[in-house]
Amino acid sequence: MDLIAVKQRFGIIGSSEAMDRALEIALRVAPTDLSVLVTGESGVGKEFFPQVIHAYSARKHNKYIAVNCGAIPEGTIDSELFGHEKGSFTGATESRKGYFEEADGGTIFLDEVAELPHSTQVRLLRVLQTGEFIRVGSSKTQKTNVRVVAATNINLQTAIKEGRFREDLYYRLNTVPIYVPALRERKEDIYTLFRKFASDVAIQYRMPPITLDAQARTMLENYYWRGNIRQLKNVAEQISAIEESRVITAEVLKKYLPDDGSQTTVPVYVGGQHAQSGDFERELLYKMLFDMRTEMSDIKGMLHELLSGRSTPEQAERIAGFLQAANIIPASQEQTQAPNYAESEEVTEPEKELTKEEVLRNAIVKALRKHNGRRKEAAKDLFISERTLYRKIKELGINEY
Ligand SMILES: Nc1ncnc2c1ncn2[C@@H]1O[C@H](COP(=O)(O)OP(=O)(O)OP(=O)(O)O)[C@@H](O)[C@H]1O
Repeated sequence: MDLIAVKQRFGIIGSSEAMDRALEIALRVAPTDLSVLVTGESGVGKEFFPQVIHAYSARKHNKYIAVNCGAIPEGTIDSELFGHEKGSFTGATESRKGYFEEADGGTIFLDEVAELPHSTQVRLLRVLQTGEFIRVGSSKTQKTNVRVVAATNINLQTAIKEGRFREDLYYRLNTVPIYVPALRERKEDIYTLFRKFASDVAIQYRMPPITLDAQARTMLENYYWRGNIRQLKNVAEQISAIEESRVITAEVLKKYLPDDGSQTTVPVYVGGQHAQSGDFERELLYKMLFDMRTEMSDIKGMLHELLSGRSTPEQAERIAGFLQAANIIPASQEQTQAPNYAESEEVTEPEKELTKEEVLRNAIVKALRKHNGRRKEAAKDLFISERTLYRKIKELGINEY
């Protein structure tokens, strides 16, 4: 099998031996029906593996369903996976097929498999052993033919010892183990990945890509990368958005690399105070800064238009209306004529004292609205995993958007 072609097809960057070995195992077991357990730290790219396995198997024309076990509430997970009968619980107004029924003949990817509740682990073990399952609220046993690829970033042995994960299920899932190496175990890929992410941002926002000087590159390659490729991608995007200079020195890069990988050293201005925020908060704030920067350049252009007095009265009115709606300039009391901002010096900034929680809530609600509540897309926009988004929605009690 041509590894280069596989990488191209799935957008997998890098040519380290450790990653190539993991991909080779995936390709070798793809044509079989064996269960595969993909392990590795968070953000290493585990999600590519079930896709590759499905695409190179005889099941490729049938369904591939990816389920994030950590993102589904405990109360509904059995019904999501195995379906339910009408009237089996409050709100079950129709009977519904579960993923194991839908994916008959295909592949199911169970991401964050360690998050499955105990009762679901029992059902999963049964379907893996016999192909049998029962819809919630039914007494009829059904058959399905599904290949399971599972992934986890936690140590399942520890979970077994602590009684959180069934040992028999572990052995059943772990028929073929694939370990995806951490980024620090494939240093040679770090700079290639960084350049790719920087170039993606440059294309998306039509700006020249950032480059690193020699010292910065060495620093990048020797960093610990606790959040792996997800963190590297965020760093490349943050620097691209925030830094004016396109050549990044080690001194500048250092500001974006938390000392131990869990704390930021970059002060972020929120609601009138400098805040040392955690990973998630930092990512969101950077994202907002990024959006603001692009919006600001549009706004600057509009203000320039308005202040230059070159626009027709209709154009000026339209631009002023937009800027007022966005709280960029104050709304005039009664306006029958286009205001002459060319004579006015005053352009006020909106003064808002937002708590960090409000900033996060606003960003999450905005992303959910934009995608009509689709969490997967919203999470992508926020540069966070669906699971983290799910947790934050719960924590902040976001019920409406
Ligand atoms: N080799 C790679 N080339 C290009 N992009 C990559 C590579 N590996 C990972 N990525 C990107 O990094 C991000 C994180 O990858 P992914 O979601 O697969 O991580 P994960 O191991 O499943 O993490 P988690 O355990 O937190 O779910 C994704 O945006 C993915 O596309």
